[in-house]
This record gives sequence, structure tokens and C-alpha cells, in this order.
Amino acid sequence: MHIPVPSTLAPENWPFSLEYLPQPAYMVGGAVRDAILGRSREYLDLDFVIPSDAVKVARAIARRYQAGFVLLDAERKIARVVFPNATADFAQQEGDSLTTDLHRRDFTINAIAYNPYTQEIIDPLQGYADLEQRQLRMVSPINLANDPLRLMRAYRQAAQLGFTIEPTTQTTIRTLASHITEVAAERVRVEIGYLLASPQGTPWIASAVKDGVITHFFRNATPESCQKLAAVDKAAALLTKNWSQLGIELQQYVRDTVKTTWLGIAKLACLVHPNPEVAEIELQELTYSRAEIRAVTTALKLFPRLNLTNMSLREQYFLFQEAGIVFVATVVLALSNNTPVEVMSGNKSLSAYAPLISRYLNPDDLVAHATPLVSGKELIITLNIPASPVVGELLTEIAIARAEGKISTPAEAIAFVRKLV
Ligand SMILES: Nc1ccn([C@@H]2O[C@H](COP(=O)(O)OP(=O)(O)OP(=O)(O)O)[C@@H](O)[C@H]2O)c(=O)n1
Repeated sequence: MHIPVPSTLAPENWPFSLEYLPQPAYMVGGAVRDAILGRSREYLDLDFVIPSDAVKVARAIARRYQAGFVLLDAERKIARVVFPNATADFAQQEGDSLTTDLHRRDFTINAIAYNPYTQEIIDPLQGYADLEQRQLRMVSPINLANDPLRLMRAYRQAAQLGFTIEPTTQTTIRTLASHITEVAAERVRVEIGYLLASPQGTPWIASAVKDGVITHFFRNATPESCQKLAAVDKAAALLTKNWSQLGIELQQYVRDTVKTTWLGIAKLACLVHPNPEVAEIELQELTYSRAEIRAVTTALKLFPRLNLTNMSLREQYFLFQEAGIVFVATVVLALSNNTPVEVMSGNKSLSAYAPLISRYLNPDDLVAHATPLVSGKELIITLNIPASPVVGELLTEIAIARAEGKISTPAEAIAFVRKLV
């Protein structure tokens, strides 16, 4: 079958000139797949297969273009050249022909090659037909077993491309699910990260839970946890769309922060064990950073408090102190833990959090963003008391009294604590 060559693949669009590639050389992988699909990529990520001297070729190109050079795998002879707006990987062909190399890859849609010299598309595994059917089909079960990260790649690529997983492939993934533990945890984390970052990933996380692939990391994850993920997507959309009282800049702020960071944190909080201490262990095993772990456990601890009615200013003050920047994720989690009817009906439940959100978004709010009227050192000197945790407690009382409107100047603050000590 003759497959037309998409114009986006042409060497004119590469960050280097074709003359630096030996003959033959092939472009493979995601760039070919996406070009055939007509998907534009923000950042060019090209993969080349070269029968011999791949690392040497990469080094020469890096030198010529003063680009970065990284030897990714000395044994398998894979090197990366990093240009300002693109990355190109050069890999030695696996086996004695391009066809053998393509047969060692993960999915048929990723096993299509392009020969820039002959302008041919080479597709021995009928990946093009699978692209047309919008499905991920494994090259073979052995290939998935040989590199079990491919199990996670299936869900991630299905989510990103809007594809399905071909049924036999999905059955094989289910059979091989336990092999996922052979993969370095951080590589699994990266794939999970993609799936958590957008609503398209949500049904695929649910699939991966059902197939038993990510339950090795989130032992407590159930179909119900996955329903919560969908609720987080809805809650986040609600928060970013319906927040019309906010000025345009603040709307933008909420939209950006919810999308980029807090969506993923709130979703992780749905997948981990509800006990923050167990959650911490699960996240450590997946090599999440301390900041991410803290964010998830804080949101888990605090979100029930957001549902309290008639919180005193004191309670609100402590809530904001504990939440810090995790406040947005905490709101998303609280919203998504409401009954589905409440979330669907939207504004009603969102409006319950409106006073707290307004405080958070106002940098001058004395409850959410308390600034000290006096310093600890001033208290020690003026009251002639020793340095101790009491000083911190007094500073807290000053901040709360200020938020309550009882005091507003440093002199009033000192007079206020004199009565306390
Ligand atoms: N575990 C892996 C990783 C990669 N590949 C092969 O190497 C190519 C390039 O890998 P990579 O750049 O990681 O992924 P892409 O498929 O290009 O796509 P994406 O950028 O969306 O991950 C893949 O297309 C696939 O042919 C593979 O077979 N198994």
C-alpha cells in the first residue's frame, strides 16, 4: 500500500541539514506517527535509526550546530542532540535490517519509518491501518514483556491521541500487569503524570486500575476512586469557568494554577490511601518529590475542613496557614468529594467555598495572608520574656486579633499581648 508522505516530515523542517545523515537513515516513532495524523507538535522530538555509527553521526551534528550532546545509551548506541527548539535522537538500528528494528518496537503505530532520501514510508506492521482505525495494537506480547513500561505507554498514548487499545492488546496488558514492577518507578511516575494532567487521561487511569497495572502502586485504588477523578475534572472545570466574579487576571491565575499543578495533586489524592501516612509511603515509592507528597497529604488532611459551615476567623486562619499554596488543590478536592449531584449542579456547591477563595485570592486579606504587625524579637525585648514557643503563640494571637479587627497597629499589638502574658 502506498502511503503518502506528509509534507511536515520533510528535512526542510528539521533543525539540521539532511546532508549530515548517512544513507540509508530513517526517521521513526512519534514524529512519523504524528505527521501522518496531522498532529502538530509544540516541540519537535525526532527519532532516527541509522544502520551504523549512530553516535558518531549525532556527535558530528551536535558539533556542526553547536547543539547539546548526550550519550543516552552507550551499549545500544543511542545519542541525543539538543537544539534550542528541538531534540533529535539517533539510534543504531537494532538487528540487521530496518524491518527487524521496527519489529522490536512497542505498537504498530510507532513502528512506521520514513526514508528522507527516497521519500518512502516503510510500514511492515500495517501501522498505517491502525492509525486509520485510531487504535494501539502491540507489535507482539513478547515486546510488551521485554519492556513493561510499554504497558503504561499504551494508556498514555491512547489518552494523548484519543485512540482505543485494540482488544487483544488490552487482554495481553492485563495478563502482563504484574511485570510493571520491573520498571524503574520514576518512569512509571512520568507516564502517570501525563495521565493525571488532563481530563482525557481520566478514563485511561480507570482502565489501568481495572487492568491491574497501576494498582501495584496505588493498592487502594478502586473504580470508586476513578469516579472521583472524573469529579475532580468537573470540579476543576467549574472552578476555572464559573468564577466570573473574579477580575480577568485572577480568572487566568485560577485557570493556570488549577490546570498545571493542582489538578494532578488533587487527582493523586483520590488514588492514594486516604490515610496521609500510608499515602506518603505510596508516593515515596513512586519517587514523587517531597513538595508533591506534602501537597497531596496536606490536601487530604484539610479538604474535610472546607466543608464545615460557619468557620470562625480563627479556624480560617489556621486553615490557610496549614494549606499555604496547596489551598487551590484542597478546594478542588473538597468540591469533587461532594455528592455528584452537587458538583453537577455547579454554582451551589462552588458558592459554599466562595468566601474562602475570595480571601485566598486577595493578597491583602489578613486571614489568608497574615503579615506580622510586630516581630518575635520585638516581643522578647518589649515584654522581657525568654525566647520560647510562647513567642510564636503570641504572634499567632496577634495575627488573629488583627484579622478579627480588634487591633491594627504595633502599639495595639503590644498592649494586646501584655494582657495575655
Ligand atoms: N518503551 C518504549 C519507548 C519507545 N519505543 C519506540 O521508540 C519510539 C520513540 O520513543 P519516544 O520518543 O519515547 O515516544 P514516541 O512514541 O515518539 O511518542 P511520545 O513523544 O508521545 O512519547 C517510539 O515511537 C517507539 O517506536 C518503544 O518501542 N518502547
